[in-house]
Amino acid sequence: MQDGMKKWMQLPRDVLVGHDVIYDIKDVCRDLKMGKDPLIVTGCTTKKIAGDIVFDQLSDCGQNVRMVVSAEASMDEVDRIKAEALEHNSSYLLGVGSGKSIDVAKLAATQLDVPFMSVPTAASHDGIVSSRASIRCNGKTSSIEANAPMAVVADTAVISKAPYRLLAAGCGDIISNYTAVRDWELAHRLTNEPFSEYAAALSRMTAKILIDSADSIKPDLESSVRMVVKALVSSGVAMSIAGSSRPASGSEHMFSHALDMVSPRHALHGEQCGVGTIMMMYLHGGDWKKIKECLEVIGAPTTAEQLGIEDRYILEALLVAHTIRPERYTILGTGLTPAAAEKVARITKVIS
Ligand SMILES: NC(=O)C1=CN([C@@H]2O[C@H](COP(=O)(O)OP(=O)(O)OC[C@H]3O[C@@H](n4cnc5c(N)ncnc54)[C@H](OP(=O)(O)O)[C@@H]3O)[C@@H](O)[C@H]2O)C=CC1
Ligand SMILES: O=C(CO)COP(=O)(O)O
Ligand SMILES: [Zn+2]
Repeated sequence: MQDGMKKWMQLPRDVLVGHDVIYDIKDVCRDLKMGKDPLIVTGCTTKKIAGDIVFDQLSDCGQNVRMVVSAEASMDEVDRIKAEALEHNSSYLLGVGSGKSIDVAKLAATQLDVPFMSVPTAASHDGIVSSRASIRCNGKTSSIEANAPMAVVADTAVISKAPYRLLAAGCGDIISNYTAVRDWELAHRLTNEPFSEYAAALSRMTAKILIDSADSIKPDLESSVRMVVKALVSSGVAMSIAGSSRPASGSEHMFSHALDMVSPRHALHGEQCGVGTIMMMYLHGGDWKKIKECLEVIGAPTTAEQLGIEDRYILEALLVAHTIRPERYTILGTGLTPAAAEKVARITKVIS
């Protein structure tokens, strides 16, 4: 089915955003009749930060809880999680942690056709709500359709203690909606790709709200976390409405995925997408300087050096970005020439 042609949309039933909401998880599971004997998927670091809390919460109400630590968002991990869930006869799964843990649990739950709950420990990307899972398979990251979480429990007390870098990355992922929507509009005009005004407006508004309040995004401020989490939720909802990641993933994401392929070193997803947005907004003839300035105010990377990635990989990624999703038309068209890639990276000061 073409992007933007989904017959129905899946949205979470409950979205809790607030201080200490992690301690309401057992009530949410009961109210939503999630079943029993859950499997928690968490990360090495996030297990201690939140996985253990969720484990105790659900064990205390008589559930036979199992927890596994997942280190990567790969199809092998998804298969491992599914095997664990089947062996344990888990009636629902929880992803507790960052994007990798949430995506692996989300896709495993979808394939097992059991409910899934998203419990993010960082506001670093909009996958906390979306009906997409970005999973590596045969060396390539693909965006796979999944069931949206039945519930999202975003504890702002936990998330505000996460490294600020993760919050700044989440802002980059939201700001990237600007070029994603421009690419979608372009594809609609040039190829008649189905387009949802509603999903596009929600996605664009989410980015605008964040850009207009960039100077209030500060470290250790729970109000900053609340703002970014709500923006990530809206962005994820826009993807669910569209039935694809189109409203939140365009040429800037293709650049980021290409970077993941060509560069031996990676920055965070949202950081790479933010830098990609600067360059793609230049190609769109938009106000790329405003994007760059906003990311600088927030404290997100705006150059290859700040990403910790060599200039040559930025150029390499620009040259192959259009091949990441050939079916998704963007401003990259049939690809940049080497001279055009060099020009956009230098003019926007992404490379020096
Ligand atoms: N499905 C979707 O719609 C989307 C999916 N994604 C995917 O999400 C992933 C990126 O997620 P992202 O979160 O940026 O990066 P990672 O999943 O790589 O997590 C970054 C690191 O942050 C750590 N961390 C998370 N929370 C805390 C905390 N509170 N305190 C200390 N450390 C913490 C994690 O620990 P630990 O090692 O314990 O996990 C991990 O080591 C990518 O795989 C991307 O493809 C991105 C956007 C949308
Ligand atoms: O990162 C995403 C939206 O922010 C998901 O997009 P992809 O479909 O490119 O994985
Ligand atoms: Zn993203």
